[in-house]
Amino acid sequence: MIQRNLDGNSIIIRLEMKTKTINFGEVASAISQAGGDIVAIDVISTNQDITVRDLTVAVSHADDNKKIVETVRNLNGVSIINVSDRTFLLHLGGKIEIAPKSPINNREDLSRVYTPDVARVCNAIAEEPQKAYSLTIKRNTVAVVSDGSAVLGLGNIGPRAAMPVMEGKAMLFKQLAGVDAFPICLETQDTEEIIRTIKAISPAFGGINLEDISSPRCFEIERRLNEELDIPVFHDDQHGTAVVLYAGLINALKLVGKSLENTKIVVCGIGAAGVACSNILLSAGAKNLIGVDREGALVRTETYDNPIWQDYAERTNPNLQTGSLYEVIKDADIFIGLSRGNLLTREHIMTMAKDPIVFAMANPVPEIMPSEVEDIVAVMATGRSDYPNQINNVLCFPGMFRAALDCRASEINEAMKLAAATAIASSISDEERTKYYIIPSVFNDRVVKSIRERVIEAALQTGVARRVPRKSSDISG
Ligand SMILES: NC(=O)C1=CN([C@@H]2O[C@H](COP(=O)(O)OP(=O)(O)OC[C@H]3O[C@@H](n4cnc5c(N)ncnc54)[C@H](O)[C@@H]3O)[C@@H](O)[C@H]2O)C=CC1
Ligand SMILES: CC(=O)C(=O)O
Ligand SMILES: [Mg+2]
Repeated sequence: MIQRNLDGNSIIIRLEMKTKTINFGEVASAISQAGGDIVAIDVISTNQDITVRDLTVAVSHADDNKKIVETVRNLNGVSIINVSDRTFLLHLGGKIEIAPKSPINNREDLSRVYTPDVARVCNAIAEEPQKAYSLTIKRNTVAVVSDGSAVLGLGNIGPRAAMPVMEGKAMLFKQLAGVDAFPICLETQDTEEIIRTIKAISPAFGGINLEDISSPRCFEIERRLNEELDIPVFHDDQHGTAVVLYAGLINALKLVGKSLENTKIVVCGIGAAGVACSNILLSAGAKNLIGVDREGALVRTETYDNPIWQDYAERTNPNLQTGSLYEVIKDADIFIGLSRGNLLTREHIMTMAKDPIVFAMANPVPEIMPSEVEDIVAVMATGRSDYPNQINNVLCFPGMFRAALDCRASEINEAMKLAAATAIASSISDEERTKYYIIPSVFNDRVVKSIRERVIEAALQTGVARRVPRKSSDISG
């Protein structure tokens, strides 16, 4: 097992050494002087003159990576073939695969799973389309669809570059909730074409998880698909994020003894996630909520080209505050960041009200790093896995779709979202709750079960469930 340093950084350098020109000790000492620590050596090939080795080098600071590679590159008798790291290696060839559920060992198996016998199954579904749920992958499969236009906080990096995120979401669906999810990245950012394409592929799926589609197109795409399809369509960046944010806030507010109604809340980044997070807080009772985007606070006295912002401004900012983020954050009790990294400094946080709650949720780099303000905030959360209090939609989407698939919900409605938020928040008991533990871990196996139970109950009560499932999940991971 390769050792990792505190910041988790290690690189693997594949190099070719001319053994008559340089010996391995010289290479090791150069790497050590440049700040690297060789923790594993694999000999890939060797002959009298040349040896090819993989060196796994632990690096204390990510900034040293380049220096180490340059140092090795400049050594006489050494050429670098490739530089990789464990993250890239994990992505080689993609992160998921499709596997058959039963082997095809002989002609009899072949004629059952494929032609001719498969025809009887096809005809049964043609006669009764609902049988697709029992006789195909539809009942347990979700499409994770992106157009690559707002990938994490990386922006419009396109559908190919979006694939690693969608594959990651698919892994999480399967591992956490037994849901088979398929990543689909579309080579179009045209609203109508996206809607048409998703409708066209929908027969194979029991649900659609929209991911990383930029605002405002994401709102129209989700609304239309929900109207036009009979399977649930859920824009994860909106509703998954909102559910988890609200769950975290329920617990954070208990810690500081404040109520949603009496707090000043600043939401930065009024895009997909920012709008949905604001909406869930408004429906839970928030009154003094101010949205801020690039041009400053959204206020109803202004006119916006973006109708979503116009509508947002009408419903928020009751005291008509204007100005930049740095102005409106003064005296705020809660900061919610869903914009981009490194927008705030310690000085800005110091202008907030007593016991500030800071949820800096931009990915991969939050609006402010916890290390900068840990000592002056009451509660700090980010979207990242490497800090306490990870407020990330991964806590919601596996359990939400597990529930929606099991009860064959026609949609995912507000009652189901609030039920999921309550399930997440209440998986931390009063005794367990601390400033570093307001939200359960992704690996807490009570979370998916609890979301499933409460969401199914809400779906049944609101009449969107088309089936009463058994007590525990029908389909195990
Ligand atoms: N922790 C979590 O679970 C989640 C985190 N996010 C993060 O939230 C961020 C936004 O995601 P989406 O809403 O999907 O993207 P989006 O593209 O729909 O919205 C981003 C918004 O931020 C605004 N913005 C950009 N720079 C800004 C600045 N300097 N000041 C104020 N506003 C600024 C943009 O104008 C836009 O309105 C991303 O970093 C994403 O990774 C999104 C979803 C879930
Ligand atoms: C977590 C997530 O979905 C995002 O950052 O876009
Ligand atoms: Mg996302």
